[in-house]
Amino acid sequence: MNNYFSSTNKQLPVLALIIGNSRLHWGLFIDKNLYTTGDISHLPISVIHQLAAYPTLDNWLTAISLPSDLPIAPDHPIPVILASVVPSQTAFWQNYPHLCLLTLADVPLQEMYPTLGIDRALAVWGAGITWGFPALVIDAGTALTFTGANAQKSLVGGAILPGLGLQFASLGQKTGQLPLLETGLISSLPPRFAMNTSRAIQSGIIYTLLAGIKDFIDHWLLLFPESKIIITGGDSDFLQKHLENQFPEIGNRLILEKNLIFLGMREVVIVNY
Ligand SMILES: Nc1ncnc2c1ncn2[C@@H]1O[C@H](COP(=O)(O)OP(=O)(O)OP(=O)(O)O)[C@@H](O)[C@H]1O
Ligand SMILES: CC(C)(CO)[C@@H](O)C(=O)NCCC(=O)O
Ligand SMILES: [K+]
Repeated sequence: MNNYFSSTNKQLPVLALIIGNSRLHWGLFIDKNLYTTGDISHLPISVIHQLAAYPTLDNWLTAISLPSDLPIAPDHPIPVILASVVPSQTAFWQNYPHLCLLTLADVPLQEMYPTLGIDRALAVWGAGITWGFPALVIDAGTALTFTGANAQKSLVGGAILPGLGLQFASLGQKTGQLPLLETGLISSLPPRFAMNTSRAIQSGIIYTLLAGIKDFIDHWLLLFPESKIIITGGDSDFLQKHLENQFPEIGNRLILEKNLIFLGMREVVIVNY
């Protein structure tokens, strides 16, 4: 790990970046506390090169919309902790000074398989450290993932399927006459047996997804009845709300934590430097 993250720099700000498949999530830590967060499009390579040449707060202020009233000097260099599941994007950051690129080796979870996504490892570690092991994480992002860990802090495994947005996109893009729907525009659940195309697509995708999530949770709870279950990711509010309506006993025990991966990053790097 980079020297910058050693014990001399306790009070300094650190920018945590999570590069997901749809977008970039950033979180600014000041003195080990998550101060502010945001979601933006992946940064263009030209912007990343500029930041690498001048990694100061005022350059970051123009690259991402950080608050302008931060308690940090404008010429202060900003160290970055990066967790990426998009290798082509990771490559753009190689020359950033004070970069800490997280890999599975940084996560103390036992029995990980080598191609496990770093986002999943950080999320389940963050969940277990925050709420206790065993823990099951449901990450409703571009892909929807289940990731479980047991009381021995070992990976139990999980599952990967297309996320809500990707399910709508696949029907909209790979068919001749189905419209491309957006999750954000769905204010209420459709009737299960729908009488128009949009509502029929919504019904098929949403009810199948909710039932599938319930089925995974039920199976997990047979193995680990006392487990905590944490949901995160771009579609987590939507899914939690509707799981609560459809399956109250499951909805009520779900913990919603939008910053789960940042909590994992805090545990593996920030609190230790
Ligand atoms: N402003 C937004 N832009 C893009 N997606 C959004 C937005 N708000 C909510 N979403 C939902 O978030 C989902 C993507 O989740 P998220 O942003 O967590 O993905 P990601 O982190 O890029 O993906 P992953 O980590 O799975 O690679 C989409 O299915 C979409 O419905
Ligand atoms: C599954 C995603 C896309 C979720 O972001 C990511 O964690 C990833 O690319 N994982 C690698 C494969 C795996 O986790 O088994
Ligand atoms: K994700």
